[in-house]
Amino acid sequence: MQIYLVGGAVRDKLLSLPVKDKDFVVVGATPAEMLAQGYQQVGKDFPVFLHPSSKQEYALARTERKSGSGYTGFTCYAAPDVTLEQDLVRRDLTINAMVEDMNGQVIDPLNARADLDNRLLRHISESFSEDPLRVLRVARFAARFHQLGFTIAKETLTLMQAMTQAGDLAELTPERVWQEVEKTLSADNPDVFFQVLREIGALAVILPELDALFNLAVENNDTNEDDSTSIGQQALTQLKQSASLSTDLAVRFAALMQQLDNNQISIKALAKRCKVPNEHRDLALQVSAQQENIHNARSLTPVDIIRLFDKTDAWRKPERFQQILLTCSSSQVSKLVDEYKPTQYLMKMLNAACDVAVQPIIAAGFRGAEIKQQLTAQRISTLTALQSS
Ligand SMILES: Nc1ccn([C@@H]2O[C@H](COP(=O)(O)OP(=O)(O)OP(=O)(O)O)[C@@H](O)[C@H]2O)c(=O)n1
Ligand SMILES: [Mg+2]
Repeated sequence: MQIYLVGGAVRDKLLSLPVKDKDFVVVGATPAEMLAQGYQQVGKDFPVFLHPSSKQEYALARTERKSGSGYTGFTCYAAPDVTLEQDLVRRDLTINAMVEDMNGQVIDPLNARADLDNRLLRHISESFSEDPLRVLRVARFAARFHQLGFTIAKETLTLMQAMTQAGDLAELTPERVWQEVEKTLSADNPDVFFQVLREIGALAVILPELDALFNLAVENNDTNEDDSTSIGQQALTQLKQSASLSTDLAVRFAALMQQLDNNQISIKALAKRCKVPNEHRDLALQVSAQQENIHNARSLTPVDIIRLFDKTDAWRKPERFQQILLTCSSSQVSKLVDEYKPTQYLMKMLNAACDVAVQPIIAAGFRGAEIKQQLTAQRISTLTALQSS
């Protein structure tokens, strides 16, 4: 049997990027031989094995034909006579179809190197359309490699659009969609993913809540009719900005959700359907509820400010409150994070309010609900003094 490193690891190495996970393809072996060497079989449908010690994935070379609809509608043929090239042509993009042998020699039967050098995301063959997840993958790679100058080949974009129009994306479970979205959120230019999906009509299928924002014009800008002045476009600009401010995925997600409706129905619906982690969802809901107050922090009364801290539980969760501020600051598109005035201001207010000690209140004889009342009263007078100083 011959073993080759394949896919992302080879691609990323050639791009001088750090290699995270390694996938291997095995040619000329049977499952029985793999098991005899101590590999553990993982996939039921696909002959994929884990290495006995490294636990990396080793897949037998295979050909795949779609035999029906859905994730499981595949006929998979894996046998020792499947060649390396046959395995490579059933993959998604040319740049993902190079291998490296055990001596570190790159083998490139599909001449993918040219596309890599030309920074082109191009599908290998019509079998691309056998897996609709690939539409999202290509958009994700476009986001991840945007900085390097990668673009999507015209014919690939056309195919992605055709798959979308044919309704193929309906096969994707919300969980698989979210996995791609989450991976995308950690890219340097996550906005590119949503832009690509918008262009081919796929955003309306996978995240209709977000897509709807592209039909809403930004206020005071009703003379323009193109996307560039839509609320959706603004949401993407905020996402881009948040990515330059923070690597925190919850912040990036909340920034993307910031323009969804004020009554939060869309955020909740999207989060529920896609099984978004609670931490991400809750941050998005907090930002959506409080952003107006935060943007206008300077005009809040001490009572308003205390209420803001109560509502966001800033007392017990100061880090989360900072995430909220960071997310709000991403809407100040042209400015630097430390130029977002509400952050400094509200943190100063929070620290001062937190400095009000509860011990003296108890020592003064207050009991039960009176303690909270006194504490709030003293916090309010502290903030009042601070505001007029
Ligand atoms: N829907 C898919 C998923 C994977 N692949 C193939 O399987 C390889 C490994 O898949 P995966 O690890 O998911 O992606 P990578 O390209 O390795 O990218 P990443 O860095 O995100 O792991 C890909 O390179 C590609 O050749 C594919 O053709 N179609
Ligand atoms: Mg990989």
